[in-house]
Amino acid sequence: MKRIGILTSGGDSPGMNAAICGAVIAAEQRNIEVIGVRNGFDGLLEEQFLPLSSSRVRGINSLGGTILGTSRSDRFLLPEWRRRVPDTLSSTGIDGLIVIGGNGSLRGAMALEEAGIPTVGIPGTIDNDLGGTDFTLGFITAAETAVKAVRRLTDVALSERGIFFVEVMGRNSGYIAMFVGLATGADFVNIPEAPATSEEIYTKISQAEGSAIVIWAEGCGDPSPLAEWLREELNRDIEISRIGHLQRGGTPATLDSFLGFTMGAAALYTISEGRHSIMIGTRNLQPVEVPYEVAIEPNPLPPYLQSMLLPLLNSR
Ligand SMILES: Nc1ncnc2c1ncn2[C@@H]1O[C@H](COP(=O)(O)OP(=O)(O)O)[C@@H](O)[C@H]1O
Ligand SMILES: O=P(O)(O)OC[C@H]1O[C@](O)(COP(=O)(O)O)[C@@H](O)[C@@H]1O
Repeated sequence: MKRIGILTSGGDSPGMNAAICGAVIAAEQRNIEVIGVRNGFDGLLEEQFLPLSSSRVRGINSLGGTILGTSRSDRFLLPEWRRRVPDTLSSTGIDGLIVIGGNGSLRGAMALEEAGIPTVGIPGTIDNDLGGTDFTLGFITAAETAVKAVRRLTDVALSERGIFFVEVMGRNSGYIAMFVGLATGADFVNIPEAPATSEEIYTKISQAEGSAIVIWAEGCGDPSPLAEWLREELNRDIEISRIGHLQRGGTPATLDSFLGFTMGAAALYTISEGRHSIMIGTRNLQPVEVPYEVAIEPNPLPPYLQSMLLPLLNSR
C-alpha cells in the first residue's frame, strides 16, 4: 500500500487527533502517504481530501475534537451514494481507509469492505460501547469532565441541602454514569443495563435528610417525569442538570492521547500489512485486532461493577 486515507466520523471524541498523529507518523516511517478525509463520510462522498504529514500533525495529540472534522452522514446510509466511493478512492490512489469512530462508523466501514475497500477501524467514541476493547477513545476524558461537574454540583447540593439529578451521556451504555457515580460517591446511579424502578429511587432519596446526587445515564430516558413525581411526593425541590456536549470537548486525558497514538500507529501497521475488516482495540495497554463483528457488539459492564458495586452504592 502506498497511500492510505483516514477519517473521523460520528460524535467527535478527545483522542481522535492523537490517533491521526500516530497513523501519520507510523506511515512516514514506512514511506506511505496518508490522505485525510475531511468531515467523515460526508467528506468522502464529496471528495474532501487533505494530505497529511508529520509536520501537519505535530502537537495535535493534545487537542480535543478532530482536526479533520466529522459528520453524521445520512447520505452515506444509502447504497446509491456509497456506490461511488470505490471509483473516488481508486482515482485518488487511496488503497485503504482508516475509520475512527463509534458503532455506526464501524458499520459504515463494514459497508465499504463489502464494496471491496480495505478498512481498519479505531474506536473513537466517549460512550465506551464497543466490544473487544477495554477503552474507546474519549471515554476517560468525558468521564473526568463529568466527574468535575458532579463535584461542583455536590458543593452546591451540600450547601443548600438540594437534590440533583445529573444526566450524563453514553447512548445505551452506562459506562460514563457508572464511573462518575463511583468516582464521586454519588447517592444513586441509574444505568440502562439495570434500570432502577421509581420506587427504588424514591426510597433512597426519601432517606436523604440533606442533599442527594443521582447520576442518570441518558440511556435511561428522560428523568423529568420522575423528578416531577418526586417533587410532589417529597415536597422538595429537585434540579435536573444535563452536562451535555461539555463532556465531548476538551484536552484529552493522558490515557486517551496515549491510546489514540498507539491505536493510530497499530491501525497503520495492520492495514499496510494487508489485514483489514478489523478494529484496533486495547487490552492491558496493548493494541489488539478485533474483528468488526465482535467490535459492534455491545460492551457489557464488568460483572463486579454491575452486580456488586452498583447495588452497594444504591442501597447504602
Ligand atoms: N449500517 C450502516 N451502514 C453504513 N453506514 C452507516 C451505518 N450506520 C452508521 N453509518 C454511518 O456512520 C455515521 C456515524 O454513525 P453514528 O452512529 O452517528 O456515530 P458513531 O460512529 O459515533 O456511533 C452515520 O452518520 C452513517 O453515515
Ligand atoms: O452530538 P449529538 O448528535 O447530539 O449526539 C449525542 C450523542 O453523541 C454521543 O456524545 C457520542 O455518541 P457516538 O460516539 O456514538 O456518536 C452520545 O453519548 C450522545 O448520545
